[in-house]
Amino acid sequence: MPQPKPDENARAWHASAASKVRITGAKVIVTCPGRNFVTLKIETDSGVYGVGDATLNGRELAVASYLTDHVNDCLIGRDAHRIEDIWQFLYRGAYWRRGPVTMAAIAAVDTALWDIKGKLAGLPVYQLLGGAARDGVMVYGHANGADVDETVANALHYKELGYKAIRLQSGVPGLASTYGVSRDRYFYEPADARLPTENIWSTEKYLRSVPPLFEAARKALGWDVHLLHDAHHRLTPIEAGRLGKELEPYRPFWLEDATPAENQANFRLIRQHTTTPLAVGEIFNSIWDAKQLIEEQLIDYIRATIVHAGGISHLRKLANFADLHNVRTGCHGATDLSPVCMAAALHFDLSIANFGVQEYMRHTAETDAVFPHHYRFADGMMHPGDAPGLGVDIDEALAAQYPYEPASLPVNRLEDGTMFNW
Ligand SMILES: O=C(O)[C@@H](O)[C@@H](O)[C@H](O)[C@H](O)CO
Ligand SMILES: [Mg+2]
Repeated sequence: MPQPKPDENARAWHASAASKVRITGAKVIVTCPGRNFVTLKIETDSGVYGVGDATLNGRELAVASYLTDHVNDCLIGRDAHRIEDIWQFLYRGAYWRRGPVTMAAIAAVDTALWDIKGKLAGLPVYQLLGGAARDGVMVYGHANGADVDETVANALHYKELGYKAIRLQSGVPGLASTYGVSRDRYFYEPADARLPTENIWSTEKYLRSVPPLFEAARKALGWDVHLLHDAHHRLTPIEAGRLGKELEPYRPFWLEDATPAENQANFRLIRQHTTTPLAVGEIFNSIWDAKQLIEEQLIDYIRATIVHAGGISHLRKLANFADLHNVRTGCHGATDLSPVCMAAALHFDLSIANFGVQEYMRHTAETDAVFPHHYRFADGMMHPGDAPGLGVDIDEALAAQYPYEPASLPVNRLEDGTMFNW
């Protein structure tokens, strides 16, 4: 391709030079193979299509409508290669910037466009992101149980499966239910009813239960496995400082969502009391939710992930910003994030400098059948595979056999009836 002469109109040269691939279609597929997933499929005039996860647990149809009613028609005719331009169009063009619904919709478009770009280039997406920065992605599994003994026994099973990192969530004596304890130990789905289930919570009972859990786990599992715990937004900063300090002898890999993070300065108080590493951010949807936490090094791991934080393009910017401040990634990976998000996250995890750990709550066989994928687990690590693009697809015929089922996340009340955090 001849280089433009200085006086040629560079825009005209660029406009003619770039090999355009026109977006010809964009559609939303809602399916419920055991739980609801929302997938965006973008088609192009090259015959190549891409997929993006748009699932927001309990608010799935809001994102489906945002895409169908406000985004998809805007994509038709655009050059699928222009990912950043389309991202900026959807972000700035929304006017009402940020928020979980908007950013999940933008994430789905962004992810599908990276899938297309990889397929057209004949390369797995991680190669487009700078190639592998590591051989594999360390993941953590979810050990849980009705009590300490059951949880530790389940953790031993995860260790036997080869996991190098295991999250511990146990029932709390005196409470009928708590976060993270599933009926069948493996496939945890918190959105358990059409309308929100009302659970009862007691911080005092919970705080009494966690140190004995870690003491028993270290005794049974030893020190060669990382142990994690999720407080799920339920402590005040000083309570989080207390729990972090009490867990220090057991060297947790992280204490997650110790306290709600709307007020990012809350974490200063926790930092004053404990060296237990802190992780936060699975409900964040943009860099702005974490800017102070990262700049002041109030956290050690940022949990934001592809589907809820604007896709691969935005999450890379967030990860690079975090890298400047010694904060590593720890992407959310619960079962309510589809295999499309898991695949995209693994390409992202493989390619960035400051990777920490990837959550991997296995999907059911039903879900895996709807979303065939190339990613694999072995010896505590995962790899996205080397198929062009993301290496994941959606079987539309099978997806159509699982119609949407309304489901809501639970809520918590304190024992005196006060509305609290779930
Ligand atoms: O760390 C986690 O995976 C949890 O916080 C999630 O299970 C979270 O409760 C769900 O994704 C909510 O839908
Ligand atoms: Mg969590």
